[in-house]
This record gives sequence, structure tokens and C-alpha cells, in this order.
Amino acid sequence: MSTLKVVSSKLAAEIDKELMGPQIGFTLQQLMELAGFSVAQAVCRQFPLKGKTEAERGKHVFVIVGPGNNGGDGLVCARHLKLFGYNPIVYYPKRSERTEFYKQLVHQLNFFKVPVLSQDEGNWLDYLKPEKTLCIVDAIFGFSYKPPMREPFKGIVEELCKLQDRIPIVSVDVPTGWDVDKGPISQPAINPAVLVSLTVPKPCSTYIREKHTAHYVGGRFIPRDFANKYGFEPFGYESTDQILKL
Ligand SMILES: NC(=O)C1=CN([C@@H]2O[C@H](COP(=O)(O)OP(=O)(O)OC[C@H]3O[C@@H](n4cnc5c(N)ncnc54)[C@H](O)[C@@H]3O)[C@@H](O)[C@H]2O)[C@@H](O)CC1
Ligand SMILES: [K+]
Repeated sequence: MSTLKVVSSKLAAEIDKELMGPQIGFTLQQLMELAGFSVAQAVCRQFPLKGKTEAERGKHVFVIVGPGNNGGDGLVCARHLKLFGYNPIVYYPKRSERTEFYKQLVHQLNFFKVPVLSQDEGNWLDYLKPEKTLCIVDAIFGFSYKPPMREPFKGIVEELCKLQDRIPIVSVDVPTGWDVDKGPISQPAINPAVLVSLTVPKPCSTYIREKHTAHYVGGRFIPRDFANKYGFEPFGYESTDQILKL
């Protein structure tokens, strides 16, 4: 286990609650925008387009979006990736009716001409071919996931596990299906090529294989005293970067 400072799923939820509580007053939309923006930046850092052939540049970034806020990060990430010159496609099998906000994020993707596939789009796996796909962004579940996984996500994750040796997976905050605190306790498990921890890494991040998984932290939105209150130091982001490679 590494010495990386981590916070439990319970504390992560408390941090979120306080940031969006009456004293501090961030809105979910604000934090999600910064979270999704940092994931897009991590994709750019890890898979730069500069110097790549036209065929490479045209590959899809396949963003799989879950029903909660982790999925919201994925919707935002896809929009920024398009602005950064990538070719994102979103797969959104179970759309959240919880807030109007998620619908607005989908409208924004339509505005940017980013395709958004639904569950009845039986051909989602057709987009996942090493020759056509740069990477997969796993924005299915984050720190509120409680096993066992229900359909349709169980089947989706099983397919991702079969593909992950050929197409790199970028997991947002928590590799989907991992226990937030105990790591990959059920099989098959996603083994991400990139993990982007948001605000502060969760305990499961200590179970990544360091040689295999590039680990970034993103979600640069808290001051030092707030971080210290929750027992960690702020991360040493450089300049205007929204991510830091750990
Ligand atoms: N402060 C932060 O770090 C921020 C975190 N955000 C993101 O928010 C995430 C947490 O969001 P949420 O609390 O909405 O939770 P998640 O997005 O982790 O998951 C909740 C959703 O998953 C479903 N679900 C849970 N267990 C399931 C199972 N076994 N099978 C099927 N469905 C299941 C729930 O019904 C719910 O719809 C973080 O991981 C992060 O990605 C950002 O959006 C905002 C800022
Ligand atoms: K995830």
C-alpha cells in the first residue's frame, strides 16, 4: 500500500455535502463542471493528439455515463473533449430524471454535435474497436456505488473487462465496480490505464497497480484550510493546471 493520503467514501460524501452546504454554497453544477473539465484534461495529457496521424486523431473517446454525479462528470468531460479537438461519443444507458440539469448537459452535447447513445442502441460495442477507439472514459459509478451491481451496468462492465487489454480505460474518481474503500473485491474487475481521483483520492486508489495505472488528481476547488480540516494537504497543481499526476 502506498503512503498516499486518501479519504474514505463516508468522508468524501461529507466533503461534498459541506462544499455544497449553506456555508460554502457551491452548486453541484459548478463542481461537476470543474470535475469533468479535469477529467478531459487528464485524457489530453495521457493521450495527446499532437503529432498523431489523421486516423489516430479521428478515433473515438467512448464515454460511458452512469445515473449519478459520476455520470454527470462524464457528460461534462465529453463536451470539453470535443472543444479540445477529440472525437467523443457518449453512451448513456440509464438517463437520470432526477434533475433538469442532466437533461441540460445532454442538450449541450447535442449543441456540440457529440453523439449520445441510449440503452436501446444495441450496437454500442461496435464503437469499441482498438482501431477506432482511443480510450474509454468510465464515468459509470463513483464514491456512492454499493455492490452488487445491477443491470444494465453489470453486463456493460463485463464487456469492458474483456476489452481493457486492447483499449485503455480512464476511470473517473473510482474504477466502476470497485469497493470505494476496499478496492477490486469482485471479479471481473476493471483495471484502468488511468485513474482520475477527484478532490482527493479514495482508499481504493491504493490498490491500483502503479506500473499499469497512471494516477491523476483533479477537481481543483478547495483551499488549504479546508483540506487540512479533512486531514490532507492540498495537491501541488502547477500553474493553471486542473490535474496533477501523482
Ligand atoms: N467533490 C467532488 O469530488 C465531486 C464529485 N463529483 C462526482 O460525484 C460522484 C459521486 O456521485 P453520486 O453520489 O451521485 O454517486 P455515484 O455517481 O457514484 O452513483 C450513484 C448512482 O449509482 C446508482 N447505484 C449505486 N449502486 C448501484 C448498483 N450496485 N447497481 C446499480 N446502480 C447503482 C445509484 O442508484 C445512483 O443513481 C463522485 O465519485 C464524483 O465523480 C462531482 O460531480 C462533483 C464534485
Ligand atoms: K467511475
